[in-house]
Amino acid sequence: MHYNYEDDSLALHTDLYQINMAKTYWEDGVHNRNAVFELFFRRLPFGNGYAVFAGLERVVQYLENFRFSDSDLKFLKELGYEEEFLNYLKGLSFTGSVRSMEEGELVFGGEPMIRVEAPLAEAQLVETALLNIVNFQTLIATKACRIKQAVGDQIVMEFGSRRAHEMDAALWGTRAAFIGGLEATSNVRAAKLFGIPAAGTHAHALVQAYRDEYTAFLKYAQSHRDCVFLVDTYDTLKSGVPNAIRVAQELGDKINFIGIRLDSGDMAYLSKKARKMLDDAGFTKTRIIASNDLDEDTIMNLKSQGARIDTWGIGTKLITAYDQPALGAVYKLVSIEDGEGVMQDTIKISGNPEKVTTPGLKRVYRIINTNNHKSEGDYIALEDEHPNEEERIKMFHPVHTYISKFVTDFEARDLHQDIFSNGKLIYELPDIREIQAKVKNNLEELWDEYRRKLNPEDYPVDLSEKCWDNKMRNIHEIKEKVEKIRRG
Ligand SMILES: Nc1ncnc2c1ncn2[C@@H]1O[C@H](COP(=O)(O)OP(=O)(O)OP(=O)(O)O)[C@@H](O)[C@H]1O
Ligand SMILES: O=P(O)(O)OC[C@H]1O[C@H](OP(=O)(O)OP(=O)(O)O)[C@H](O)[C@@H]1O
Ligand SMILES: O=C(O)c1cccnc1
Repeated sequence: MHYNYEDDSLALHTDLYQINMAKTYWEDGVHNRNAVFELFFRRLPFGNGYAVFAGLERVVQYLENFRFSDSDLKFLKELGYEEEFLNYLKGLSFTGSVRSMEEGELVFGGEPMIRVEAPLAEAQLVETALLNIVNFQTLIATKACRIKQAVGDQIVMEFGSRRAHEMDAALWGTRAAFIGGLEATSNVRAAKLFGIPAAGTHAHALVQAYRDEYTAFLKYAQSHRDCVFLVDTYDTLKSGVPNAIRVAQELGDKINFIGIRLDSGDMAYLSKKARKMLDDAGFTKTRIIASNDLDEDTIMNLKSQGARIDTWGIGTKLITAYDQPALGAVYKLVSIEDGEGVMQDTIKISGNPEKVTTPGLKRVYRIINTNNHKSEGDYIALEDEHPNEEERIKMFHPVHTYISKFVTDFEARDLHQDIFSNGKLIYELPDIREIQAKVKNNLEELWDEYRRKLNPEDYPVDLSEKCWDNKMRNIHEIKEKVEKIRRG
């Protein structure tokens, strides 16, 4: 491998501007001021009604190991950074506090998924990596969840590694896909590292290698107990299915004839015909597996045509998030310590009201109706508010404020957990199966209108009155400042 330097740390997995800002903070002596950043997206992906948060495990791994290695510092020196600044970087590790949603939490636009409170330079330097991790994994977990919702109780396998955007994406994308609801993966490394069930059939190459379909199936059956035969290399109904049946009949109990895989053609028609052929031969328990550019739309369509497909293999369209390749999450400064040691809220103004940030330290609560255990919406409140102690809360739309309602009989569930406290990891990372189960349970709390795949209703994500007033105060302060400058 020809690397210019040893690839021994992820600290430079950041944009150059983060290092340049850190240098400014350090030279000005403000690098250790306490700063709070929030990571959130504005719009849900795929036109879905919710997203599935994923990426925390890798964020934890990254922050725990955050250090500039000797080779990082050597390279930065080559880029022209001075010795004293490099000495400062040499001593850095992540000493901040992190609150985050747990993986598998359902998340909506405008809600902080992760909150980083750390010395300004540290919080700044980790932005790019955090966004890189969460943007991708949340996107894939959400896509997987959409696919799983379309499939229902049947099994879905992840087949995408060959089409993923390089190896990291295949590995962590597989993990995210499992969180979103898939049952197994063809990626053996992901299975090994994350404890995901490994599954697979065989490729067309096997049939081509033996140049004869019957021989290929027979050889496979002689070397494996569990057999799924790929039947479309030459002609699915005239050759593939008859050869699979012939081998299964010949080997009898010596193999476990699980079924066949269809990978081309009209899969509604072929699956119905193949089902009849298998049933007529007495193989009524065999399964029909389908793959070939499938996604939630083709799956629903095939189901509506009465396709006799039992198991689904999904590759390209899941692992590449084919119909929406980026989530667009951002990382924004919401509060910073001033020269007197007092925290001051910060805001980013925009002509587009949806893009104006919400200042201050906040918490996100899911407001669960205690009568029906369904969610009334999410409630973003300032850090010092305690919605659970209130009789009723007023929820109103953060942009269209005239849309409002009062909620009583509720339980406000804080969606964040403490992950790091002053650099120390205080959160126990859950097992991946627990995370997957969490998604299922969380979905139970949503009314169907937010869960449907096509044109779901907008889920309410509302600000508390205090949070809203604080935002308005910040906007007016900035407007006054801008007006003063304009007047000279
Ligand atoms: N009955 C069906 N209804 C809707 N979509 C289907 C149906 N059967 C298959 N499809 C989908 O249609 C697309 C067909 O792909 P494509 O046009 O590449 O043909 P193909 O069957 O893969 O042909 P080949 O691999 O032989 O070139 C795939 O995305 C597949 O999932
Ligand atoms: O269609 P996807 O959703 O991306 O699922 C993965 C695809 O990868 C394989 O095809 P490929 O042509 O790479 O190899 P093969 O010879 O095994 O069919 C497999 O047969 C699927 O069609
Ligand atoms: O096991 C399979 O059938 C498989 C694995 C990867 C890609 N396509 C199919």
